[in-house]
Amino acid sequence: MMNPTTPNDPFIIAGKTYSSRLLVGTGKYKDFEQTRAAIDASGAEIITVAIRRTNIGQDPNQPSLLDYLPPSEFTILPNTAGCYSAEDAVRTLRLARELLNGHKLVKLEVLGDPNNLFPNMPETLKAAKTLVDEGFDVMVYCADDPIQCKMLEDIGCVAIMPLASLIGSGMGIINPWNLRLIIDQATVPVLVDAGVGTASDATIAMELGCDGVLMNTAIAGAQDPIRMASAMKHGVLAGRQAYLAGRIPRKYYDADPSSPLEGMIHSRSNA
Ligand SMILES: CC(=O)[C@@H](O)[C@H](O)COP(=O)(O)O
Repeated sequence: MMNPTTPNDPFIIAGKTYSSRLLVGTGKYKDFEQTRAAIDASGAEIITVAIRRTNIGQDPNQPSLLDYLPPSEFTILPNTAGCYSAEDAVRTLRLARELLNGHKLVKLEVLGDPNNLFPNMPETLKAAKTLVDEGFDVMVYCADDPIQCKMLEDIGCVAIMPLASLIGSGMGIINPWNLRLIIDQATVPVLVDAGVGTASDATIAMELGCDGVLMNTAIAGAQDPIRMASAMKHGVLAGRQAYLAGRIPRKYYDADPSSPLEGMIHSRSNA
């Protein structure tokens, strides 16, 4: 059977090919052991880490996430969760680059409101420009606004990551029409980031034509995170396969029998 992601369907981010189109966060787990077990079950190869919240070496006296998820096994994607200005986000990612020995692939998010965690797009655009100019490969969390997504792509971001719905809300894909507009115009990968609640949300994102899905809460907050991680892996694979296979057109008011009527035994014409 054809591998659903490689080699005939490569998923490439910043020039590197990955097998898994599921990217996962590392926050909200019980402990680092559970984080590792869930990530193994998810099959994710790219894992995102909130530099302001998770120790990856900032505090040498505390356990480091990297002891459980070493960069030799995973692509670490430092993110700027908790940053509310371009300046803070850029400073955080410069620190990440130092901690990770010159690592370039980062996830930018600049939040605009502590209650709804919606992105602050003017600050996001400003930070993206600075980071790209400094040589970072920027995957960017953003509003599902096709115009601003295009601006981020024009700046040079390597992946555009519109929210499906509010971070941690589990509300799934609120605006599939906007997502389609963003996907149709993009020449870099588009990933849904934030708001996935269960496996069918991930499947729908992939069926719409997203290149991948990034999630955290739906896995870490599930009653059984390991099992949910596995469900997400399969949800993403199923959605990608369905997208590539090409769904049948919807016929809103027409039925179409599953078996052909022509030559039917005992049909009226044969009677
Ligand atoms: C933008 C951001 O921070 C996301 O990476 C978030 O962590 C994932 O959102 P969910 O927790 O809703 O999946």
